[in-house]
Amino acid sequence: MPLRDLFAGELPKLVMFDLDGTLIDSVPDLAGAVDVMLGQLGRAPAGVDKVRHWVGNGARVLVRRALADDIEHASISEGETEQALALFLEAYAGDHSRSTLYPGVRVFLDALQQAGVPLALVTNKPSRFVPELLADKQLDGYFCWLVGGDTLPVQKPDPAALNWVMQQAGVVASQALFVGDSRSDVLAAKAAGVPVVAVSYGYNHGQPIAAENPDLLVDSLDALI
Ligand SMILES: O=C(O)COP(=O)(O)O
Ligand SMILES: [Mg+2]
Repeated sequence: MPLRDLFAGELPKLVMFDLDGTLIDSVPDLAGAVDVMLGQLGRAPAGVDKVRHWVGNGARVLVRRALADDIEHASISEGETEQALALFLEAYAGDHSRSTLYPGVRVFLDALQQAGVPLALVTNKPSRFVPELLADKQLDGYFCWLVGGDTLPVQKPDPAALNWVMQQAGVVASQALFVGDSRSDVLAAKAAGVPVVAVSYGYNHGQPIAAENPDLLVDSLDALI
């Protein structure tokens, strides 16, 4: 595996994955729920293209960006946020039928699993949605640890979740790998001292992820096998 090049001929002892934009193209369902929420508030829909640029910092920030109709959301009040967030969470629950696995994902997860490498998921998505989404896409058998955006007091780009998983797994940063699609992933991995692979097909707010200088950039995860 080209992965071995990052680990002096070995495999990593732990691989942590981002979810949205890395393993699963979840924007169609996220945009659907955003538009249901906006409709309930008497507002115009945002659509998939805008929502793709707003995903990555958890549901609360996504909702605030949708209310602002902009990636900057400082003008949105707490009261508006709470009301809209409740509508969004209700609309997003249960139906993930428009979300799809990216090409190369399953074959890469299978290769790591067969090689006995423990896997973890570190996402900014609210934790309540993670098990149902994984089960819906038959990804539920792969991960030993699941960390959602509300599992700890802080979320990516803070490295806390990566540090927590590494502690659970009993590995040090140089033995672990993080795989993600956005700036928050690369920043979190670098802050934790963990080598990071970025995928070019994800969201990253419409910006090329290469600008964040990941250790490796791939167009699909099977390129790592
Ligand atoms: O739901 C989000 O905002 C992003 O989730 P991710 O961290 O899995 O990309
Ligand atoms: Mg992501």
